[in-house]
Amino acid sequence: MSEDKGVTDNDVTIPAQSKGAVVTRSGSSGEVAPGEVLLKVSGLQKHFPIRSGLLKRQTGSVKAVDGLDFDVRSGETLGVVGESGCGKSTMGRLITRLLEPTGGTVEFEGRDITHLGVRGMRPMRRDVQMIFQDPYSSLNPRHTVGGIISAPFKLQGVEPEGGVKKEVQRLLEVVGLNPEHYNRYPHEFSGGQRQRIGIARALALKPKLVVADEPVSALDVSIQAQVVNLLDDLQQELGLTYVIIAHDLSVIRHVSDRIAVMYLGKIVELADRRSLYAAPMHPYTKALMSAVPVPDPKRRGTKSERILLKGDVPSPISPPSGCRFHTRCWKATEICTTREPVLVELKPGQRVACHHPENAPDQAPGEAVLPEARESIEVVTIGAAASEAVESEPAAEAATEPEAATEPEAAAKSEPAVKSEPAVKPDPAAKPSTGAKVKAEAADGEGKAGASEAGVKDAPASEAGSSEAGSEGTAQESTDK
Ligand SMILES: Nc1ncnc2c1ncn2[C@@H]1O[C@H](COP(=O)(O)OP(=O)(O)OP(=O)(O)O)[C@@H](O)[C@H]1O
Repeated sequence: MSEDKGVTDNDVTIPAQSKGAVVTRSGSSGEVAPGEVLLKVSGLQKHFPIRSGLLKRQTGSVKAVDGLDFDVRSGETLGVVGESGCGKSTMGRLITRLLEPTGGTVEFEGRDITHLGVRGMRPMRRDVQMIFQDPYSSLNPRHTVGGIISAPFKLQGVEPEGGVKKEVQRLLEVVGLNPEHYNRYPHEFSGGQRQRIGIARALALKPKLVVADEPVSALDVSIQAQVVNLLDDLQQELGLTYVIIAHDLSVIRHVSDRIAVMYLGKIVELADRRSLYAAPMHPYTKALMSAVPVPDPKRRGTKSERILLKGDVPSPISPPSGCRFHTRCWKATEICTTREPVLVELKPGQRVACHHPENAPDQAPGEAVLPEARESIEVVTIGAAASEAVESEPAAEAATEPEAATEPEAAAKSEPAVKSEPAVKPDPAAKPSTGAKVKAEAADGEGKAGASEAGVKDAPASEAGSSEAGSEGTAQESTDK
């Protein structure tokens, strides 16, 4: 994760790994040094078939993921952001091989895992784990916490030194839960604590890559920071590599080293965090960014502009021709409607797929903006008063990114720039102030909050999803989502 996330005394304490708890691996093909490519994705596609009629003939397909190219380097956090339905979760499930890709390749540690079968994937499951969005449905309510966290050991036939129970209790401690709660059931825990259980399960086999799909979006805002901090601490402690999927730009900003912005199944911009926030190049990224709270307290009193994209995201069943964003882009010209822009590096470390990027030379100069493009957005100026609603943005964030956002950025309260983007939340980057709370929750471990029986759904498949069985169980296609 990014370098601004220093650990304070108040943060959750992570005990040193016990010497006896080493899980021997035999799965992967080779060790990857920090900074080297751990995961390589090329031309990745997932088209869900649409079937209709008596014979269930395929009549079309949902192009959920439609040609992704990116790398994930060992030790980094790649944040993936985009509106609802742009294919983030599908991408996460493809790279963890919970879904079978329609096209393209996925390489892990230099080994092509795109079409590995169940047996072939078994060793890889130790190295690649997933944390799911909903801590209420991703834990089997009939299993104790001990049973849930020890499942990966059983599925993989791994016997940690000192025994499974001891290792599970150590993991509970690592994620800030009371090891004595081994025999409790998920409903006895709060949402944040359940997500910690999910994290402990994902970490059981000491994975190299953890894909977290909206790990905090189902949690109360006050708990989000604690879980983000925990993920951060665990990364430093265990040298993990993360792909974190979120629609909340505040979360993405805090956790990511690099960020991929997705729109309708494609990556439209891929850049390191600083470059992206300082000078977004894709108009879509710019629109998303304009909804981010101003991190610099000095600039909060100033007026800022928010770009409101009109209209809905087009259907992934028949995405627009050319650039998929052209139907909502205020810069669209003729070429955007016919020719798909390629993701190219226009600045070191910043790749963008756009004919008319922001903060960079025009890639198709001399074209006239389409008349309808002018109508595609509304720019709202937000005054000084509104910006006060972002007081919860931590000063720490501002201190680390003084140069962030050259474009006017907007503040809270008014309508979000993109319909699916939630109203501004307090930034979970508030590490120093939340550390104490993390400790409190960890020490408490009682889990009284929130979790009623009714809220717990039976979802054994998704529970096992981070383990081997679940991955196989969830790797089914359906068109009824
Ligand atoms: N099993 C499925 N069968 C058919 N269509 C699917 C299936 N899973 C996802 N889709 C479709 O693929 C598209 C991308 O979905 P996905 O869940 O990956 O998006 P997302 O960006 O993660 O959105 P969200 O943030 O709402 O989860 C959506 O249009 C969705 O309806």
